[in-house]
Amino acid sequence: MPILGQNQYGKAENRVVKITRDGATHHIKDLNVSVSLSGDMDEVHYSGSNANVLPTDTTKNTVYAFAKEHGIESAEQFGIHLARHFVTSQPAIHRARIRIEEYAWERIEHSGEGAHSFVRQGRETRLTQITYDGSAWEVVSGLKDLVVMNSTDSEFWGYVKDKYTTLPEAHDRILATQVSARWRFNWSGDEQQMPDWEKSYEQVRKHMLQAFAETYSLSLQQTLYRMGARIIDNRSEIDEVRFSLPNKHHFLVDLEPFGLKNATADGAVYFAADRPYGLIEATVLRDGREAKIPADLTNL
Ligand SMILES: O=c1[nH]c(=O)c2[nH]c(=O)[nH]c2[nH]1
Repeated sequence: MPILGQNQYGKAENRVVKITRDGATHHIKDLNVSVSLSGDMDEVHYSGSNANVLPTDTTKNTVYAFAKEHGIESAEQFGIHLARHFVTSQPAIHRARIRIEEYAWERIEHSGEGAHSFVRQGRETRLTQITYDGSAWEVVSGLKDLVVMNSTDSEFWGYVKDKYTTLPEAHDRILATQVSARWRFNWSGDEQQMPDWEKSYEQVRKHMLQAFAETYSLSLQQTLYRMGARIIDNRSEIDEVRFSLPNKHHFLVDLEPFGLKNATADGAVYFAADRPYGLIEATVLRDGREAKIPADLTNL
């Protein structure tokens, strides 16, 4: 009979976001936690007996419950706590390996109320496309992978409900997106009128982030429009902005079965889903100008 070799199991990539509320100042811990356990697991492989198997689903629940019950001080402290729990509470488990990736966030500086707006560290990718046919110039610049989050001041309710609608109305939710944007300059090709491209980029980025942070959002669509409008209103060199904004859903984890209240108002633990995602796309245009940026940004 062939012999079973090294084996391990668990739930990989539990995306856990913990918001801590200190009045109007919020703090984020954003982790990707993978649990891998090993021990007396011969039987499940040889005969199919699950008598020693703590379900991977339970390891996932433990990650979320620990985030709420004990908080996340650091990835190391959180990982140590989890590893100790699995090995000391389950006689059949002799080894636990907890791997954690942590995504770093910094605050968006703005002049509005509250401190609940964040931009993910690691700079976005800046883009540009120049087209010249011997007479006309077109300069379209942009960015992708600028990840932002508001941990409050976002609602979504009052929408159409048909027989397939199950979404609960939200009066305080996380709003997070990975911004992809393109903006078209109205530069005619006159060397004397050339925009300061570096300054323009920094200012567009700043207006975009500040509009995101300062908008009390009733939908991602509304936030998108405000971000675009802020650019059009403040940057005369730009006539058109197009956005493609994935709605990076954060679902409140149900911790009731473990006797834990997980309510937004007290700072909560969320499951950060990667797919599917809502995808909100629109152009914001200077009045009287023509829209030229294609609808599908991947074609640019
Ligand atoms: O901001 C949102 N816009 C939507 O169109 C939408 N649809 C949905 O299910 N959630 C959301 N959120």
